[in-house]
Amino acid sequence: MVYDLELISVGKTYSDGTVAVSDFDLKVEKGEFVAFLGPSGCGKSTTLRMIAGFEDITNGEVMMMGRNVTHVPPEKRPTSMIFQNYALFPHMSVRENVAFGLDVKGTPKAERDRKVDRILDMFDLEPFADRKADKLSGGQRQRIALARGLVVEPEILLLDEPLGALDANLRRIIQNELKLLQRELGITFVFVTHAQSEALGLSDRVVVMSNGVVEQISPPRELYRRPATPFVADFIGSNTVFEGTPKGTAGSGFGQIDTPYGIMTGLGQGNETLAVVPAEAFRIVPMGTPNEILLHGTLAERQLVGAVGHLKIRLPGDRDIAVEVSADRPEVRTLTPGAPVTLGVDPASVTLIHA
Ligand SMILES: Nc1ncnc2c1ncn2[C@@H]1O[C@H](COP(=O)(O)OP(=O)(O)OP(=O)(O)O)[C@@H](O)[C@H]1O
Repeated sequence: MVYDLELISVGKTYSDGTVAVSDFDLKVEKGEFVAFLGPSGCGKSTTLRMIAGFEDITNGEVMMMGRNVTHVPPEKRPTSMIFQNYALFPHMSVRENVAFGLDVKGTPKAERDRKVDRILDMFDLEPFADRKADKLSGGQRQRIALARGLVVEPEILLLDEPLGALDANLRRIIQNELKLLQRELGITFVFVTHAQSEALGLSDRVVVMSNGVVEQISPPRELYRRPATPFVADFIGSNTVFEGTPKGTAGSGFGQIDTPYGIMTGLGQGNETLAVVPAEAFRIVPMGTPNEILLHGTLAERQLVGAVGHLKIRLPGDRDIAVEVSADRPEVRTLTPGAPVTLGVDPASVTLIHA
């Protein structure tokens, strides 16, 4: 299979010795929307710049449509990059800004004008075509940046926190537009963000990074349901991680570990030492069903936010865990602080991972 983009063991060490990215492997199919998500400094932008060709790579290879582009300059790659600050030329008109990439490529004038007109129309930018770029609003500037990135008809659009400068409202609107646009054009998008909701809401797959290393590459739902590492379990959603000793397999894809709170069964081999339980996997039960994991504690805090009840349950040893339940249930409404609570967990929603 030929991928639109393939990173093979890509790494970057800056000249001052900073290891920004190590052994990054990724395969992206045509038309996929992939987000790089992780805390500041984890190497997202460095990776994106290596894909664009703005940054030399220290080791590994970058392939695009089956071609090795590791040493190909940015303007000869089938990519276009959109930066957080949009990098527009303030003294140039909107039209000149959008035409810039085509001019760099030496596109003949008639073809250039045709393409620019079409894209200005698509982004409703025609009324501002002759205005200087610095005389426009944030949302309009963001559209120019997108138009400028797309006018060169890239196979792969690289976006480095393109919505970071927008206020929350506009951000939401443009997120929707971006998703629609990507579907419509069928272009591969690689998107860098440190906003979790953005990565999880927009992309087909998310690459979670920490300290220059890929922690997990999964569809958004999978990151919630099956975190693969302690970092992801901590970073995505709201999970409780129980530590224990391996107890071996429990058959059909399940394993068990022995924790201070009893035996935990979950998806795994049984050679792991951590059991991850999402906050919404807990139920409040009178006594539980035979297969359920049962935990006994007391209610420490309760907060009802709309339809969701956020509970803090205190387990023996003063361990507080986060539990999310439906706020409508009578047993949630009647609980008072200090009341004993029994939690039930279905092993199918528990994931065993290595420390
Ligand atoms: N030119 C450079 N020289 C040396 N170190 C650098 C350089 N650029 C980035 N770094 C370092 O490389 C690491 C990764 O940086 P990078 O900008 O890729 O992270 P990031 O995940 O995009 O962060 P942010 O979300 O803050 O933009 C950081 O430790 C950073 O300090």
